[in-house]
Amino acid sequence: MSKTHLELTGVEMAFDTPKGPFVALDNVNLKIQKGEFVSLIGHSGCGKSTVLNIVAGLLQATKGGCVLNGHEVNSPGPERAVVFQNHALMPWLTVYENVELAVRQVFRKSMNRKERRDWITHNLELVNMAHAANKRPGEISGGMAQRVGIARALAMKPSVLLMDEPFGALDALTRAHLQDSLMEIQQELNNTVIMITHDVDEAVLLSDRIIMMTNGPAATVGEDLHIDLPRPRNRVALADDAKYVHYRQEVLSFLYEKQRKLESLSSRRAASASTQGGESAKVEKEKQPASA
Ligand SMILES: Nc1ncnc2c1ncn2[C@@H]1O[C@H](COP(=O)(O)OP(=O)(O)OP(=O)(O)O)[C@@H](O)[C@H]1O
Repeated sequence: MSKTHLELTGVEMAFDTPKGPFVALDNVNLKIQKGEFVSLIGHSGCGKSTVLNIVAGLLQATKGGCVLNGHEVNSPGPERAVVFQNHALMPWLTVYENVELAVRQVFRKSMNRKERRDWITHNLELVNMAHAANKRPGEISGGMAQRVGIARALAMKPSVLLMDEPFGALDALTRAHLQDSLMEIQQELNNTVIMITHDVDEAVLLSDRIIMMTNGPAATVGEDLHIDLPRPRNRVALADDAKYVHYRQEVLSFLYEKQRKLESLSSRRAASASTQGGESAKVEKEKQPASA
C-alpha cells in the first residue's frame, strides 16, 4: 500500500470577525497519496479556498494541521505551487521572464544558466507556449496566460500542484483543451494535484477522487468519491460511459439533493431558533450563498 503523501487532520479554521469568530471549517480530515488528482467541490463559500490556502501554507489552521511528506506545513514553499483562476503573471515581464522568475527562485543553486534556460523552454513547450516566449501578458489571450501560469507552476517541480478554479474564467473550448493538456502533463510528471472546481464534468473527467464538501459554516468533508475510470481519458468517449454518468450523478445528487435538504433543514432550525430569541444561527446561515 502506498504511503500517505499529504494529510489534513482535524482541521478547524475560525476567522476573527467583528461579530466574533466565524468557524469556516470544522474537523476536516483528508489523506492524499502521491500522484493523486483530487478535486474539491462544494457550494460557494463552503471553504474550498480555505482548505487550499492551508495546504499552501498561506493560512494557519486554528486547530489540527497539514502534514506533507512527514513535515508540518506552516508557511508557503516551492514544493507546493499554486495556480489561481487569474494566472497572476507579472504584467511588465515577458512570458519567458515570468517563468524564469520562479525557476531562479527554486533552482538558482542547483542549475546553471544554460540548464535553467532549457528548463524554462521545456516547460513553455509543455503547455504549447514557447512560440510566445517574448510576449508580455497584455499581448496574449486569457487562455494563453493561464497556460503560462501552469508552466510557471510546473517549472518549480512542485510535488503538489494546488489549483484554485484554474479554468473558471476561460471559454469552453480553451478550457477543454487545457484540461486535456493538464491530464497529459500530470500523467507524465506524477504530481499530486488538488484542484478546486465548480464544474461537475471537469471534476469527474480529471480526478482520481472528488472530495465533496458540506455547506458552511463549519464545513467538512461530506463524501469522498473515487473515480475509477481508466487513463488516458477521452471526454467524447466518456460522455456515454455508464460509470462516468453514474459518478456525475453522484456529485450532482450530493450538491443539489443532499446538501439542499440539509440546508433547508438547518434554515428551518435557524428560523425556529430566532423566534425563540436565538439570533446567532440565523446570522451565520445568511453568510452562506446557496448556489455552487
Ligand atoms: N479572512 C476571512 N475572514 C472572515 N471570513 C472569511 C475569511 N476568508 C474566508 N472567510 C469565510 O469563510 C467561508 C469559506 O470561504 P472560502 O473562500 O474558503 O469558500 P469557497 O468554498 O472557496 O468559496 P467560493 O467557491 O465562492 O470561492 C466563507 O463563508 C467566507 O466568507
